[in-house]
Amino acid sequence: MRNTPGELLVGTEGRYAREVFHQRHPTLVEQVGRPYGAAQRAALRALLDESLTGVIQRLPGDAPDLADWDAWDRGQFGRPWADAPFLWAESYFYRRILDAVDYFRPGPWQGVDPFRPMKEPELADLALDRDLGWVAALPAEPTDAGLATVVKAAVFGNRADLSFRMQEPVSADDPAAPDELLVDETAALRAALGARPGAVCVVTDNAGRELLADLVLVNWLLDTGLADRVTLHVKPAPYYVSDATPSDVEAACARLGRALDSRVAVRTHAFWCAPLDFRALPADLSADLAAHGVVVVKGDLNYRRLVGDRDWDPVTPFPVAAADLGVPVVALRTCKSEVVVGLRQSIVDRLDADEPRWRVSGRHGLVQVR
Ligand SMILES: O=P(O)(O)OC[C@H]1O[C@](O)(CO)[C@@H](O)[C@@H]1O
Repeated sequence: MRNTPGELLVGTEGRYAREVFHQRHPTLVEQVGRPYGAAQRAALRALLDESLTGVIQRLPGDAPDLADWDAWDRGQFGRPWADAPFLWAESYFYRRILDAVDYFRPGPWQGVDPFRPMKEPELADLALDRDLGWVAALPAEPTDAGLATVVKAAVFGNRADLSFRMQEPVSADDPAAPDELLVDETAALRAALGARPGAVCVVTDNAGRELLADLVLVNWLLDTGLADRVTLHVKPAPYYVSDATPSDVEAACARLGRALDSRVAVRTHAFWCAPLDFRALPADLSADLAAHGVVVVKGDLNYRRLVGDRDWDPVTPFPVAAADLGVPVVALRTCKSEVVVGLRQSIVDRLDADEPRWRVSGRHGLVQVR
């Protein structure tokens, strides 16, 4: 029996979590604050200072989700941010951004997505039509080649994450960036989809280009009869900059020029913005996911939540680390944080030697099945 490694912490010198808090968050806070008034900008700056040098403050008494966060606290309130688990602290930081910009408070900013100015240009990009040219050429039959194409697009759509672009120079359209799948278990996904069309759940990640690629995957599974219904789970509120919310799904469908298929249900759950991993899934959400034949888990953050945001040895088998959802689960992810499992030692050795930032650069993808 392997020992479960420790959780990654915010303040560890030389580790990615610290870089996110100390380098990425200051840029993010500055950018988010631009359209707001002095009060919101001051609250954002105070949040940044607190997160860099202070202790974690509880949500204000009027927060609508105070009870949720008190339940998710796990002893973090009142402790230094630096000592908190990275997953917990990063999630709470995004929740506190919403507080700083009065997202939940009656007034002019209530319900206004603070990341909207960063999300909008992606769908407005005229190059998108050209970039989606391949969709028209997808096979009408459920071929392995067709599945490989839509799966790979969904994986590398994840590279187009806005929060990530603030830090890493790689962009989705950088022709120099290779699309390298470090693990490709698309054949196991095909097997999990089974011989008869079944229900597929997609736990989505980012809006914009990534969500477009996810919708292409979903439409193709339905069109070819590999699925007979699909549930898209999205975030209930703005989160991690570009994470998809219900209104982002509407915008993506409009951009694709294709209404959502009647066999697609869009759902959300408070737990998707919780600071906990999939082993803490509440019973109702767990039952919802398990009612599908396959659960597709998109993106880096969901990967961290699926395997646990821990200092895993990268050769740990994926089924050992990934939470048991009671049904086959497929992770589609580009590597944008230090957590990775299921790799061959030879691959780890090559990447360690050739690319010091391979774990976080977003250049490498995974298709892993449990
Ligand atoms: O949008 P994704 O793929 O979940 O990526 C989000 C990732 O970006 C970061 O917030 C910063 O790189 C990671 O901590 C996080 O896991």
